[in-house]
Amino acid sequence: MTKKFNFDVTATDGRARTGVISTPRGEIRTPAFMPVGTAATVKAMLPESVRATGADILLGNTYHLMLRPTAERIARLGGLHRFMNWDRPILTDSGGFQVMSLAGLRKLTEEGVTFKSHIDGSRHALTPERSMEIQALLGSDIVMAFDECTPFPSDEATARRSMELSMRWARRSREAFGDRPGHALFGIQQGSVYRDQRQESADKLREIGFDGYAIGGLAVGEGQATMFEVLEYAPAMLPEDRPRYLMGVGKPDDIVGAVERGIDMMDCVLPSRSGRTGQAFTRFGVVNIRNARHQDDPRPLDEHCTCPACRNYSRAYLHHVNRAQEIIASMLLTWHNLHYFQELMQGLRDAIAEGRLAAFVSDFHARRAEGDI
Ligand SMILES: O=c1nc[nH]c2cc3[nH]c(NCCN4CCCCC4)nc3cc12
Repeated sequence: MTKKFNFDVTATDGRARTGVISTPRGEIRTPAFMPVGTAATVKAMLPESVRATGADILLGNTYHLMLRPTAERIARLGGLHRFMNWDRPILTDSGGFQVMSLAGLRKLTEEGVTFKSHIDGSRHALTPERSMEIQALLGSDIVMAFDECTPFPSDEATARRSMELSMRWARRSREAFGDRPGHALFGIQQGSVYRDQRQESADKLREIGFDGYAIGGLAVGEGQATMFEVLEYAPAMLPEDRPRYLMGVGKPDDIVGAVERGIDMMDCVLPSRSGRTGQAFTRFGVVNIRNARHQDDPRPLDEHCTCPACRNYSRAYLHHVNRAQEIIASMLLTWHNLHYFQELMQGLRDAIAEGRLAAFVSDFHARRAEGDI
């Protein structure tokens, strides 16, 4: 890798900013939304379709890929980009979050976590060192430090113990990552909903030194109001000349609120997962295509939308193929949702660049109905 990893802020509007992350595999326009490609695929999408929605970067998961097909096999086959036919940037999560939410029989020690695979019950271990090794084998461009996502709710003492463990693991991740030009290592802030702990975590990460900084421990059931309370102060604790990545977020209004509060990168399974269940996100709110009221409706999901689902198909058709559990239903609704999320990001980037974010946000909220439309 000759070219290096870089981040430039290009405009600001209040606490929000636009920027460009340069990597050897291409540029990432921020604020950016990352579609989730858990098992080396964004479910129901071809990589070229994901790119057509406007995505500059995908997310992959260490936990899933280490279990199947294993990181060693992907490395032997040329790495994750070649394996999944996506030649642009990939960010990989470090595995701790998925172990706690998916694996069985978990044992957490200072060393790391041991667990049973949710696929075949085999025993595995993840440590900061092993997580760095796996992410290097995958060849991801942005590597996440190995951390523990502090459960919510946690009392202050529990949250502190968890945060301090994650900071010791952050240092071990940094040391194990080594010097890899063109590749980035992001640290992850913890501290739950406790401002002093969030500050200590940010200070520790800054002391260790990372290429980017994630806000972890959120979107874990605390609710939007509490998440926004933390986002009132947490982003500014992190270096302003580095990308700030809010993990696991979120619904469109979560995304808008996070960008307003200084977040540059986000990822969520919501647009793809809900596409498979028949939930379509539009500028007017959520359409549940399974609802009988759509069965004779000749209109598209959203007449302003230029995605293949909205250009070529009626709600009646989408209702039919969803009810019939046809594969095309997942394809079309996933494509639409990812297109809508990327269109929202482009709207946010344009509004920030032109200094009219407040107007964009009030227009965003004014259009949206509360319930299903
Ligand atoms: O603290 C974290 N460290 C490492 N990875 C993470 C991933 C996360 N993902 C989430 N939330 C995901 C919420 N998502 C919403 C849609 C349905 C599935 C769950 N919080 C996270 C915190 C972390």
